[in-house]
Amino acid sequence: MKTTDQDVALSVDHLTMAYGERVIQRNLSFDVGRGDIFIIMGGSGCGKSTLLRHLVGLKEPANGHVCYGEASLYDVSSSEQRALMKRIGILYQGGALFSAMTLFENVALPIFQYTDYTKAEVRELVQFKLSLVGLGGFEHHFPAEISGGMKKRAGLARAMALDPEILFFDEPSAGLDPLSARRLDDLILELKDSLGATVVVVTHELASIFAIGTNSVFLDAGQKTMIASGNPRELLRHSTDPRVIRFLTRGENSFSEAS
Ligand SMILES: Nc1ncnc2c1ncn2[C@@H]1O[C@H](COP(=O)(O)OP(=O)(O)OP(=O)(O)O)[C@@H](O)[C@H]1O
Repeated sequence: MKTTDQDVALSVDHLTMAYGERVIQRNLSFDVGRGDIFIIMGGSGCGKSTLLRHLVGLKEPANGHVCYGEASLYDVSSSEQRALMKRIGILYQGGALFSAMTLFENVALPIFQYTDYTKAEVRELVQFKLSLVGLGGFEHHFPAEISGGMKKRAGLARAMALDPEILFFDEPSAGLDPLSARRLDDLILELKDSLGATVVVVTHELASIFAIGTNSVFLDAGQKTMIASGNPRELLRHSTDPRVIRFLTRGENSFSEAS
């Protein structure tokens, strides 16, 4: 189905990514629809995290554009870029919490940075965000005092602190046992539904890809470009590309999750 501009949260147009002279991927063009859970997938080293860094303003394209609505992220002024960045939330691998700060302080940080809310307003907001991820009552714990899954959830609370329109996740289930990974997937789905947010996820976890993905792009390291895109379940059913099929069918458990 053809999307209209209003349905598009983020659009990538003829993007080429390189480190110095070394091209990682070229000519990537795709739209992330509003409300999508969009998966960036592909084998190890193909450039998934590099693409994420381009999408969130951390790495300038060698060529092409990353657009939020009409605004091309790397062509607008730095103040406009900052305003765009306020509309996104990022959950890094491991939650990336500051170890010397309590969960409360970690989640409060972006709120103090980007808003002029009063202390009482910040307190209420932080408590609300922590309760959304099931961490009500853990405000005064330090990251070292909680489990890996709880750290991810605290990172998620921080990523959501400013009610972002788009949430970006880099390998959210890395390092989690299957049950915690499943719970995190459920939480991502719940939050997406309740907040109406758009989610972009880098992951190689097949179970997650099929459980939550509504759209995707598949990067190939050999060809250095995208070789497939679309709903991962549909790709599994209809793709004729052996590289895509191989990727989406490794591991019997994950395969049966998709059927
Ligand atoms: N800062 C950097 N400078 C130079 N090369 C880099 C840098 N970061 C990544 N690369 C290279 O770019 C390529 C893509 O890396 P990237 O981490 O984006 O891949 P990935 O698909 O996320 O990998 P993985 O699935 O293993 O995490 C790799 O060959 C990597 O060595």
